[in-house]
Amino acid sequence: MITMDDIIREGHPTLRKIAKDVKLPLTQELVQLAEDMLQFLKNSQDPEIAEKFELRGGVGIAAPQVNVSSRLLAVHVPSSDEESDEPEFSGVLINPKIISHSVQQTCLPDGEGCLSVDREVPGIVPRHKRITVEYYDIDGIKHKERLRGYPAIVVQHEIDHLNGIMFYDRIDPENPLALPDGIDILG
Ligand SMILES: CNC(=O)c1cccc(C)c1Nc1nc(N2CCN(c3ccccc3Cl)CC2)nc(N2CSC[C@H]2C(=O)NC)n1
Ligand code: NI
Repeated sequence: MITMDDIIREGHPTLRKIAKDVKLPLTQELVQLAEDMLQFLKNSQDPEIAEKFELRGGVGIAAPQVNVSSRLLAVHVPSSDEESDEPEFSGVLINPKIISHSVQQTCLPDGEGCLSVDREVPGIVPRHKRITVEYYDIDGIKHKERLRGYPAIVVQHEIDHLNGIMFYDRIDPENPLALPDGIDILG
């Protein structure tokens, strides 16, 4: 299983590399990695497992964060409705590509965190409010998904990792808490 010991932290060169496209069909090794990444997110959101294995909560993780410079990421965004057990968006995205996006921007009101960043970096991280992302799943099936809101923010944060971009690269250094004109804060 993936634990925090497997997650590289800022300063590690792999976090600043451009990850390489994944060759399909996936090798058994990459299938296992993809499954382990998704399981890590689920484990990190389970109070007992997270406490037992000292996991930090996450809703997204990219392969470079476990020192694998390949274009593969996992997201597991729980439903905003506590009642439902169905996640809002969950899965493994292989060779993801944002093929279109809204002009309208959005952001998390309290900023973003990252499993590879062991410090609070306050500031607004402007993201596209809506994206259309093309990707392959673990079975090599091509998908074209329109995402908005929190899932869209998470997928953009994780795709940034495939391009060596950290969330704080997108914070305005002059005025970190300033809301860019027309931004629609995620509520
Ligand atoms: C500096 N202020 C902040 O960080 C920040 C501050 C307040 C609110 C938010 C919402 C913030 N922001 C933020 N909170 C999260 N989580 C909230 C806790 N949660 C979680 C934790 C434990 C169990 C289950 C779960 Cl569900 C896991 C996810 N995740 C991300 N990001 C940025 S996009 C990728 C995603 C990620 O997985 N990061 C590790 N940002
Ligand atoms: Ni991150």
